[in-house]
Amino acid sequence: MNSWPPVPTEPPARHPDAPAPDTELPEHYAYCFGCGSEVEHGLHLRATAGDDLTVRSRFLVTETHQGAPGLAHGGLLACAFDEALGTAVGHLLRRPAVTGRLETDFVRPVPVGTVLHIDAHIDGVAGRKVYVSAEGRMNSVVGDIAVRARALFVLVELKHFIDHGRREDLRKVAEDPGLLGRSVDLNP
Ligand SMILES: CCCCCCCCCCCC(=O)SCCNC(=O)CCNC(=O)[C@H](O)C(C)(C)COP(=O)(O)OP(=O)(O)OC[C@H]1O[C@@H](n2cnc3c(N)ncnc32)[C@H](O)[C@@H]1OP(=O)(O)O
Repeated sequence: MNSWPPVPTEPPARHPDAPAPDTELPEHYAYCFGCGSEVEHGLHLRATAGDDLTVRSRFLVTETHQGAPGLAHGGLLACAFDEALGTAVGHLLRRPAVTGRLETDFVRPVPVGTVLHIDAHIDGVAGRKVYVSAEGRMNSVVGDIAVRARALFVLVELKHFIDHGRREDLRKVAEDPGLLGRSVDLNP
């Protein structure tokens, strides 16, 4: 394994207003494929703030998430980790960020019906670059590791989403801010 983080980093600081450990975290956007309640066959990840720089997520693999018969699709597992890692960055640092790079190691097949317990932790910060990693365990927080992931998130301004998002979806959110898990002013 290459060294991680791959560049010298500062120790990250948990934001003073980050949710307290054991707080159940809200979905961040109702139409998010990773966590949104409005996406019928989405992943519906649920997350809880952990101690220090950690967030614990749960993902139930259903039959709509199959790749091979009865087994989770690897791309959807990567999506679950993207969500879990992004949730850790967003809630613990309380800064908007996007995935720049995501790598996954699929260690064991994940059958339909499995609950993956994904432990994400922020490992280091270098300027706008935030290095995060996670392990996904089967059916229990001490279960066998099925997937490992590492990612680089890049901190961005809110303007990033306003400049690049589709107009009609931004308009929907401006009209119904409740679609976002916590209030974000899209029209500053
Ligand atoms: C409560 C809320 C909950 C919120 C919960 C949220 C959960 C969301 C989970 C889903 C998250 C997603 O899927 S986000 C969607 C997928 N991702 C995206 O759409 C991102 C698309 N890419 C971009 O928009 C852009 O490439 C950026 C923003 C990543 C970077 O562009 P930029 O702003 O111009 O910055 P740039 O100078 O290029 O990069 C900044 C630094 O990062 C490095 N860098 C950038 N990309 C890479 C890379 N792939 N590999 C290595 N390094 C990279 C650069 O070398 C540079 O290092 P140095 O020179 O500083 O050393």
